[in-house]
Amino acid sequence: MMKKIKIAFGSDHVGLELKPTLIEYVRSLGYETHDFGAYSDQRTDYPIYGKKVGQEVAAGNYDLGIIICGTGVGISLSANKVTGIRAASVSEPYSAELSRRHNNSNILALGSRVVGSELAKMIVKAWLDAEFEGGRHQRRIDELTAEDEHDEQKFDRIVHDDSGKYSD
Ligand SMILES: O=C[C@H](O)[C@H](O)[C@H](O)COP(=O)(O)O
Repeated sequence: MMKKIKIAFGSDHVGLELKPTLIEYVRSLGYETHDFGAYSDQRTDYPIYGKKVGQEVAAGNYDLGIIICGTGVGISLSANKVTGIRAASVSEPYSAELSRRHNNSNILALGSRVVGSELAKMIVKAWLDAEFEGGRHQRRIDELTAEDEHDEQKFDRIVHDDSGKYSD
């Protein structure tokens, strides 16, 4: 039997409006989920949940993450501070799909004050169905990783390595 892909969910109080619908939807598609909060609509701070989901995904405890706040911006900023995280804050399916095919995003961030539940489901489906294409895009991911590691030499090495550059 194929191992189920595990998705970590997180939101602040605003994102909570959209989160249960998306969890149910993602489960109906056959994914395993866990909700890292918030669990009540009491006002709270999005970095708590962006950081937590980022850490869980970066540690490999979850394959992917979906995080939600009012705009998707604040919670994505927080997740992106975790080493190894590439969180994409998007509000339509095209960017969601490309964020995986080209940027290998491992977290999707949505704004519950920006998108309705049906559009959010389309965005999530487009994101989950897409696969990283590698090739020339891997080089950019390696540059991002070097930035993430504050490794200037590694960054410059990749930038100046012309062997097979854009040959795909
Ligand atoms: O990027 C930030 C998010 O959109 C938050 O959900 C938002 O700032 C929360 O606002 P408030 O505390 O006014 O509900």
